[in-house]
Amino acid sequence: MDEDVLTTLKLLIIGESGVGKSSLLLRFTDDVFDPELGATIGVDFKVKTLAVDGNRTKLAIWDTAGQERFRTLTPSYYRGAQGVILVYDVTRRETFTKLHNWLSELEIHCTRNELVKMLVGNKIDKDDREVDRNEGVTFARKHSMLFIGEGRPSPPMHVVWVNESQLHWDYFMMCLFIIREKILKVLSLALLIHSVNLFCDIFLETSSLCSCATQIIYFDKDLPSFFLSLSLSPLSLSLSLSLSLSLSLSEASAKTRDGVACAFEELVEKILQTPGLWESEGKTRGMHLSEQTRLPREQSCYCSLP
Ligand SMILES: Nc1nc2c(ncn2[C@@H]2O[C@H](COP(=O)(O)OP(=O)(O)OP(=O)(O)O)[C@@H](O)[C@H]2O)c(=O)[nH]1
Repeated sequence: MDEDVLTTLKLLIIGESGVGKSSLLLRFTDDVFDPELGATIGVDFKVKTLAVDGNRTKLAIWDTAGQERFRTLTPSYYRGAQGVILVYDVTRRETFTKLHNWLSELEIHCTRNELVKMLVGNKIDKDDREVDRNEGVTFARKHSMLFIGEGRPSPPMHVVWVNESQLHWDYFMMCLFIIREKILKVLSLALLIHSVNLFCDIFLETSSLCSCATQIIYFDKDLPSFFLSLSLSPLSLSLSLSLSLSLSLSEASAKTRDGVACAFEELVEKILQTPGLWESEGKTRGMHLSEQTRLPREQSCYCSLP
């Protein structure tokens, strides 16, 4: 791996034939658009290095064929992917209605259940739109799935986020429940293995962790998401919690460039924010992200969920 590259990520682009998967990839990697681009045979592959929040990330992007006859070639390419771009053509409704099939394909073939998904409605430069933006938003919302990842924390801070539409106390309570479970586990281990002094230390650390977790939860109406920050103690309790919306929407045009780079960048940013989804030798997992380092909403291509 290059010295200054944080990690290498595997991304997939899937969707019906002709929606513009290869064109989006070509636009993103080479800033080129070919109106006569031929259909992909099997799978195509490109590498690009991208800097996100100052972290250089190498992307291995697999462009799969949308045509039915090449589908049998593709399942093995799903293996190990951390992110997927699910493309439909806003001027062809059937490419939108068939998104369900692509989600099923993902479920069948993907080896990771924490996969980060980005929905892209392509060809917004064309006048004959058949799928409006709200339908895309609704689909993304409906298929947003929460996940809970568990792994080693990257001290001192994890930031996890939940989409506004999923802001329910249930999730909050679930977070607290998991934190409590983890604390009890640590305490019982401490009781069994270590001295009373260490037990006291751990008890103090865990109680400060709890109060910290509840104190810094906030919800900003101006942001599409809210952040739940957990300050992890220097003792590095084995606690890692992440809740994330795993399907977002972006509309784009490979022809005019609109929204293309943004879709890839947001996807990579979300993968890097997800602890346990990527690894780097000699570096901590997950990425520190404060509110200040997040893109302001105007620069973000996320759909604004009303
Ligand atoms: N107007 C317009 N045309 C586009 C856009 N993106 C792709 N196209 C055209 O749509 C056609 C299909 O694009 P591809 O990129 O080959 O589509 P694909 O999804 O890779 O197709 P398969 O390889 O068969 O799966 C090509 O003629 C492209 O030039 C876009 O944003 N706007």
